[in-house]
Amino acid sequence: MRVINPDHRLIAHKLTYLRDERTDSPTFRRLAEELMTLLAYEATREVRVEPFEIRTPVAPTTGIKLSNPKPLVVPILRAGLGMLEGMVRLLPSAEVGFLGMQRDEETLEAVTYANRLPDDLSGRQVYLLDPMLATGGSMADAVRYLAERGADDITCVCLLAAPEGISALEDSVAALDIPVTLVTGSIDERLNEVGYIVPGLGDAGDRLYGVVQ
Ligand SMILES: O=P(O)(O)OC[C@H]1O[C@H](OP(=O)(O)OP(=O)(O)O)[C@H](O)[C@@H]1O
Ligand SMILES: O=c1cc[nH]c(=O)[nH]1
Ligand SMILES: [Mg+2]
Repeated sequence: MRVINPDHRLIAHKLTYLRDERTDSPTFRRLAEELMTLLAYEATREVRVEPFEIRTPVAPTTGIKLSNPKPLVVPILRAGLGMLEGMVRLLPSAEVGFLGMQRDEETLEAVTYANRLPDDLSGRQVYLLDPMLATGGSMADAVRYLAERGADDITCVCLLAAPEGISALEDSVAALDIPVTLVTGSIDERLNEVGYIVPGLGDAGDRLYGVVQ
């Protein structure tokens, strides 16, 4: 698995405000979106393209355009929804599918409660969005599921990742025979005893959308 952690001061600056416990939900949502746009620039470096003949007012030339089928963007609900706008701003022709997953806070196992994806993903390039890679369980399940449905190139984008989650995802995708890339805004120090990223930012879903009991 390829891991990309862009070294960019604007990403570090925005992440600092995102982490700050004083940042309110509207500001958190705006920062998550802006960070996604910056990460999307890296994540889409190898988006599939094909040659495209055009004429400028001066001369004919060959450029490129996105290949068909267009990439599929899949935010993992809830928190991944906070990254969607930032991604589709750069990739407006992408299709969007949804996976709803919730981590059981006792066992730390992910449970999938919603699924709205195209039936056939064969040959599709997929961008999977979730701000937090903690134990890696949610992302690993999502990658495995998309690969089983035929996706043949998966890029996971998160805002923060724990080293433990990166290793777990790496072990899990090693069994798949497709390229998997992880783009993350930060590699944090560790997980704490209840599976939260340290220093992290708390519960991303709650900070975006408020606490659901
Ligand atoms: O790497 P893991 O240990 O699996 O943890 C990460 C998952 O936990 C969070 O979701 P959560 O279950 O809190 O759901 P939410 O987005 O609805 O808040 C986060 O958005 C990831 O999906
Ligand atoms: O730190 C964490 C870990 C899992 N999910 C979150 O939202 N935050
Ligand atoms: Mg949550």
